[in-house]
Amino acid sequence: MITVANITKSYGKKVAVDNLSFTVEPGVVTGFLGPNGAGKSTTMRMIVGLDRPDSGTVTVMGRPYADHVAPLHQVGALLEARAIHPGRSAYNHLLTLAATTGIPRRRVDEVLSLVGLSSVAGKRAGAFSLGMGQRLGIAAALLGDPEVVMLDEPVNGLDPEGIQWIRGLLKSLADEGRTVFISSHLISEIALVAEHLIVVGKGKLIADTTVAEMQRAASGLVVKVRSPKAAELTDLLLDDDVAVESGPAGGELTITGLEAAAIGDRALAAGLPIHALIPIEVSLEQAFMQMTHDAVEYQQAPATDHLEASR
Ligand SMILES: Nc1ncnc2c1ncn2[C@@H]1O[C@H](COP(=O)(O)OP(=O)(O)OP(=O)(O)O)[C@@H](O)[C@H]1O
Repeated sequence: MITVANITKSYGKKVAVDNLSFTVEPGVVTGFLGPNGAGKSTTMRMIVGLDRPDSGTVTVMGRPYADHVAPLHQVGALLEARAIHPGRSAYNHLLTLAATTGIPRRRVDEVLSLVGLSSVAGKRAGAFSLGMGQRLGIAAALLGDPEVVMLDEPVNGLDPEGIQWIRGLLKSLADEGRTVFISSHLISEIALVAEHLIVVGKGKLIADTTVAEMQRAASGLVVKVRSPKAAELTDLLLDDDVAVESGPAGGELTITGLEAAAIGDRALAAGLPIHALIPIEVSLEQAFMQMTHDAVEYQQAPATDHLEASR
């Protein structure tokens, strides 16, 4: 388990992590999601003691990382996939890590096989593709057979087969009761491999949820409605949590914040006729963008603004 409690970290005037709290539980793969610059890597560095929070505490399996006697057996982390000596073979890279931390040589063979690099173990790591580099980084993270596995952007650069592979690997590590924490700035990536989600933006917690719940919340709460009594229906449904937008055709509304069944029930109770009720699918991508819109560091002007400007 990882417990992050009220951590704040600034670099000069820049607040990278802002009073952030969450726990990562064992037994499920937890995704750490947020736009670029949201503070994910900074938080991960603080979890393994590579950076120190200005305030707040971080513990791994109940203790600060530095207090563990054999930290590699507690936490295996991939924070910078390319932090590998390019001239060294994959095997020697792992052997050096193992030798300096008292891990037996046979474990090097085991992890190489686990990540599918046995046949290229003698090749220079510098000649590895991005995907192979990711696998080698993951092998290093798993060397100590750790209770907690933490990987920064592990899916980055993997092809679909690689993504499938990492999904199976992370799932099996979680099924063994380990804590698995992986970051990404792409919801599409994380939804493929994680079950639980910690969503951050501008260093703050935005959501602590599951992929299924996010999908559920995203879908079903936008409904297209047709009614000859659209104006009355608008008056009936509009409130602080429900938005109603009139469509181009008369009698057509887009209602956000209520499920189709609730709209139908309330219209019936008020005696208002409904001719169509159509739930609109909202993708996870759209849900994530809505959720993090205010937290994106470098807002991009909509494409239409450029067109306006160049006219
Ligand atoms: N060593 C540092 N010195 C100065 N600013 C930093 C440092 N490390 C991070 N930052 C700033 O803190 C903020 C959070 O950065 P961080 O790398 O933690 O975000 P991230 O969510 O991991 O982003 P990405 O998805 O782009 O990797 C950013 O604005 C970044 O520029």
